[in-house]
Amino acid sequence: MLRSLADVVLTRDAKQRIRLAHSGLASALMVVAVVLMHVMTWLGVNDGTGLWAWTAVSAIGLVSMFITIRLGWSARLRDPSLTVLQLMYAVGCTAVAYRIAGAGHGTPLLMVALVLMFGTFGLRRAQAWLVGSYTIAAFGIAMYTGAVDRPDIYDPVVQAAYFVSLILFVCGLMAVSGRVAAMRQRLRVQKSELAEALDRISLLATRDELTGLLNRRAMTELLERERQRSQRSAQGWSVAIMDVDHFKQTNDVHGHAAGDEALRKVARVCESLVRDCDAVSRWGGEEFVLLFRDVDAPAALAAADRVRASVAGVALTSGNAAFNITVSIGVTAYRRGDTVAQTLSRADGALYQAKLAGRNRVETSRASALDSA
Ligand SMILES: Nc1nc2c(ncn2[C@@H]2O[C@H](COP(=O)(O)OP(=O)(O)OP(=O)(O)O)[C@@H](O)[C@H]2O)c(=O)[nH]1
Repeated sequence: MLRSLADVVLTRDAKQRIRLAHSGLASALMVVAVVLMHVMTWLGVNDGTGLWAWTAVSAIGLVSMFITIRLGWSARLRDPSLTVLQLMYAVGCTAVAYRIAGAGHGTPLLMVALVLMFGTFGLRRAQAWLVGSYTIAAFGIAMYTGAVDRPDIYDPVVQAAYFVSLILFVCGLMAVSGRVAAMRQRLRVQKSELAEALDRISLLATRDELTGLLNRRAMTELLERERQRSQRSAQGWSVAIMDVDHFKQTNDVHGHAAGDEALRKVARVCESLVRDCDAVSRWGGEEFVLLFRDVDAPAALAAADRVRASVAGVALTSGNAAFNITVSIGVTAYRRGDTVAQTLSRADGALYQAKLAGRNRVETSRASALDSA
């Protein structure tokens, strides 16, 4: 009940709620000031001249601003929460209150301190100084006219002392709110640096540095998620382990840098041939693992053979020498009830068979095989 009332008054938009809550707080402060002013008049502290007009102007102004924000009319302004306008309006009303409060003029002075304390911390430096200077000017006028018109109540010496105190207070507040603004800016920068660092950490945690493919940990998690998904659905999946043939020899003959480049090329070939829903990872060294979603063994076998044939066709160079590499691949389909480790072990067995059978081949854990011939 309370929540739905709050939704109606403050809306469900988080930013709008904050704006309206701040505006509501300003209005609440104003209500306190109005009550105090009326109580003082009732107790005979002043004669109440202009009190009702002041009450009406104060209330109408703040309520209008609340409604303007609530209806979204201020949404397109540079300051959609109307903070500066509300603050200046409240300060102006308090300065008038100071002038009509008579012997009770100490109360509006404290009220304006409260208004400034609540209001200026969220402002930019220039805005805060604008509000601060306006406060000094508005209260300066109220103090001066009070001292001239009613020196019996607004003792000129006391008014001068109040004025100096007000200037000191505003300057002190501006200094503090400037420091708070600088701290908030530092926090914003740190927050965005932290977000960047987190992105980088998560990239490092899931990607292989050399090829940019998923790393072993990320692929293991993916396979486990796929296993769990397939327990709940009828969809199967297959996995392939691919190993570069005689890669030690490639490194020895063409150098480690050429070997690295060859691994990167293999990665790009795999990525370009698998579907978006499939996944490719560097399992370690010159070994890659491919996940084929919603695919049975024969289809995975065909897909893996396309990869094998493409890798064999990639022209590599090292200095002036041109060379090729080949890969052997073991493929298996997931069998319901198996663990990921059991599935990978079957694919590894098939890879071993492909190596034994002469390399540059694809074997499955079942009898079928495709070779380069
Ligand atoms: N350039 C390069 N070489 C790597 C990298 N990781 C592993 N290797 C090399 O890959 C080679 C793997 O050699 P082996 O495990 O003996 O296998 P192979 O020579 O490919 O022989 P078969 O797998 O039996 O065909 C080793 O020489 C490793 O140093 C890498 O990131 N970059």
